Amino acid sequence: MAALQLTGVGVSPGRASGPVVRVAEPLGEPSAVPAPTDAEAEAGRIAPAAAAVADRLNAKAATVEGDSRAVLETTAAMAMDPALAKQAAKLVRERALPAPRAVFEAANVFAASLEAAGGYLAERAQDVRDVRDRIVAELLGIDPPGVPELAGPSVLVARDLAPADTAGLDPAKVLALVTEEGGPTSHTAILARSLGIPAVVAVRGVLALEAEGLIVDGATGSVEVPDGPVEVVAAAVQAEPEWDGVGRTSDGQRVKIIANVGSAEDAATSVAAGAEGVGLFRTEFCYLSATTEPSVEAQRAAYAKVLSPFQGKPVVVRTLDAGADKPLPFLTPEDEPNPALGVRGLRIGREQQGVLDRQLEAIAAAATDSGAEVSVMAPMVATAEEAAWFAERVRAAGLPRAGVMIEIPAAALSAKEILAEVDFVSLGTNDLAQYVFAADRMLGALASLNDPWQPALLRLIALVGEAGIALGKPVGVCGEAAADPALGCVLVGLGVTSLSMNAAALARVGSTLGGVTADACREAARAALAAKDPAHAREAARAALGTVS
Ligand SMILES: C=C(OP(=O)(O)O)C(=O)O
Ligand SMILES: [Mg+2]
Repeated sequence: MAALQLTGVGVSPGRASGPVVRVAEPLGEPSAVPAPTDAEAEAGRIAPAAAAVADRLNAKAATVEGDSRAVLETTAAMAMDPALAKQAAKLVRERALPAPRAVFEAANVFAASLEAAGGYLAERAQDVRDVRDRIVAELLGIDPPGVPELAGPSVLVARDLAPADTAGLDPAKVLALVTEEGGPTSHTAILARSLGIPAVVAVRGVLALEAEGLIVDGATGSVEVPDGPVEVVAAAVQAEPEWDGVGRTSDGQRVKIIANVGSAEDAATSVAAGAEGVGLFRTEFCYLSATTEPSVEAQRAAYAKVLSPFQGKPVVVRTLDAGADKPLPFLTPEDEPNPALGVRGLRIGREQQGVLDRQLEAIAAAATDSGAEVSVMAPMVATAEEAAWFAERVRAAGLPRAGVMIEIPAAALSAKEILAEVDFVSLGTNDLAQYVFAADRMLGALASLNDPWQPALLRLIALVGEAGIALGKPVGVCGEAAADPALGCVLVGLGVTSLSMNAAALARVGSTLGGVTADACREAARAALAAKDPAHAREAARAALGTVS
């Protein structure tokens, strides 16, 4: 029995329970006031705090092996760097700064000089900032920010997680993830699904809970505080429906069922799950923590690793989609008031054409190395002119097929003109919903507006489907909408020719589609378009499809 139950939005299925580990909030800048009354004593606090941080990191290093051990030991050595402590102590004495502020400023100077040096050294700048935050937290007597090293299987509770933090989670240790904020199409949710970690977002009140353990259901969105001690239970592996790996309706209309990937691990899992190819390779996921632009050679190697399992199969590589909740430190402008509406996606490529051209060069080389049938597409395209410009860059790089994402309402409304410029389009329903409803996809409070069953969103998708049929060109969906089996059938009824999703959803979507006719899909689409709200759209579509769950 549950002593207390909260409900959020389930974004990654699976039921698990275990002890809670809380992720500390970002620190922010420590204050430069008040000046210490005894500067010498204040300066003297710095070296012991750094030593305490290093001791803790070394103790953790002793409990793990391999890469994790090496990373922890290197970080501990950085914390012990006498130059940092010395410089910070100097700032306390000369500028009467409190010790946390002095460490913050001294570390920032070190990080900036590493960045200016470029190459390998620049990549260490982020590590210096990590050490900085740990020493500052030690001096302030609070937990260091970010995901703590987990001693055993745990349920992580956070306000929200950055995509880079989520990507680094170990599914063997993280039983489930619960966040107070976050929407169903946020990148944290997308990454949790791809890692197979049960997750519930937008759980109002979870941060205020004092619970030692939680029972989490990532399908229903329920988060329960158990009555007694919590049992450690990992989510059971879900039984997969039968699917022969070929996407088609029961009467033989072909629809490619393909995968969304962001790493070599995703690629391997997707092949094992029967993906016919890749509909979205999010290249920015390879560089969430990179502080400098990776070289063409480094990009070539990284992309080839993801492409190789798909030799002879179609793969759509998306050029860097930096911005909003996926800032890439080397690309994204820092001071935009409204990053989701800012210079992101292809807009950065237009401002920094060299970065785009070098990425295209690396993709072309990786295509040759891997033997995959590579197409390239651009994110965040608004106009036919942008689509034409991108297609021209792609062809100049010697790549045979260029497409663009339709994720801005203006692009959906110009689908015919855009399709005239490119070989295919792919609907990014996550961003399309966010921009149609003016509802931030990362905000749990607006999750219902970001529901992909919203009839207004479906009506825009219908325009794109019609344009694809009129011009005889492929229209894919690679947003999260494609991973919902019933909605996948509706999308096919709207004229969509491929559905791209996380590996775990492939068999369910493939087998559901294989159980319905193309006519039933069209009927379900008509019913959903005419509905007054998402609940009625879902209900009407399911009724038209018959037995689909
Ligand atoms: C697939 C999409 O791209 P991303 O989720 O990476 O923004 C989308 O917006 O639907
Ligand atoms: Mg998008």
